[in-house]
Amino acid sequence: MLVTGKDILVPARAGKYGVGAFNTNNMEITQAIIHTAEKLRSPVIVQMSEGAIKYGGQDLANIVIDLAKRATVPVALHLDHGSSYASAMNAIRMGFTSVMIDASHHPFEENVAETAKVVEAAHALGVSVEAELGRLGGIEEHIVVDEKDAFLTDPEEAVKFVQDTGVDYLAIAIGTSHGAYKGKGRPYIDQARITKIGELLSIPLVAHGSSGVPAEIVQRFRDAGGEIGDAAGIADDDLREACKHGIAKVNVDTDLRLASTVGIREVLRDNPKEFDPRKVFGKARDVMSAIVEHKMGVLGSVGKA
Ligand SMILES: O=C(CO)COP(=O)(O)O
Ligand SMILES: O=C[C@H](O)COP(=O)(O)O
Ligand SMILES: [Zn+2]
Ligand SMILES: [Zn+2]
Repeated sequence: MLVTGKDILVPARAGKYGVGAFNTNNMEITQAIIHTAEKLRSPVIVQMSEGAIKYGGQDLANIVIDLAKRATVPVALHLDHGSSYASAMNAIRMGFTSVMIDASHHPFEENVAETAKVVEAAHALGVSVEAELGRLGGIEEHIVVDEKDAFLTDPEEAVKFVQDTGVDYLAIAIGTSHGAYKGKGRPYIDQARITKIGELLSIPLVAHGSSGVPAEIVQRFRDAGGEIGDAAGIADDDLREACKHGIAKVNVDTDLRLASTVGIREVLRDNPKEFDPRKVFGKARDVMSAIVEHKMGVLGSVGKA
């Protein structure tokens, strides 16, 4: 069933488990996400960025909405990193049940004003809202506290932000970053900061940049002719820990991009005569489904639907 983000995330926060919010850009990605959620009886969030809307538009949104409505588990369609009030309203018109307004690059008061405006309109339409406070970006474990505080989310500020905006769930900067290069070795996430914010705020917290960039997928990518440098993601244990302390929405895009490309590369490498797109994209879908299954296991959402 198609539900709001809040319907999925409030129980997750209360139950101390995480729900994957996977980015989609086509039918196969959407199927991998929603069909795996059904297989595992897990709630799930499917999200489209503004780039995904530009690429797939209402056609893609309708695929997600149709699969969600027919699904036997709760599914929300969420706008990832909405950049303006107009963008959030456009997504709501398209049928999204959850929107992110990301004004985190603006000064605090402007972030509050922009977010509050979206919250007021979205709530009137029964749509839930995510906002972001702090700057995403990899940080090294040895970095001094003052430097961390310069861009990671300040707990007291987070409390004021939620009070002033009425936002439903909050993305916090905890040292993660987008993409396949999150830092050398084991990328750092600031568990103490999550715990502190989780103690002060009872709403669901959101972790962006949470792909695991599994070594096995990176190796398969290389073995099938792909080129990638020192890729590294967020360790499974770090996500498990974060979900115990307030993280309820866990954003994953890079892992599905890698998995999809691995599937395509392997089919074409191993079957030079193949040109049936169902063989190519079908394999991509299978590799992505395995990633979604793994992530749902790590986050603890299996069986929660
Ligand atoms: O945060 C994300 C989307 O908003 C995706 O993060 P990854 O690049 O780690 O997959
Ligand atoms: O956070 C960003 C997501 O990975 C979406 O990326 P995109 O804007 O390239 O679709
Ligand atoms: Zn993000
Ligand atoms: Zn703990």
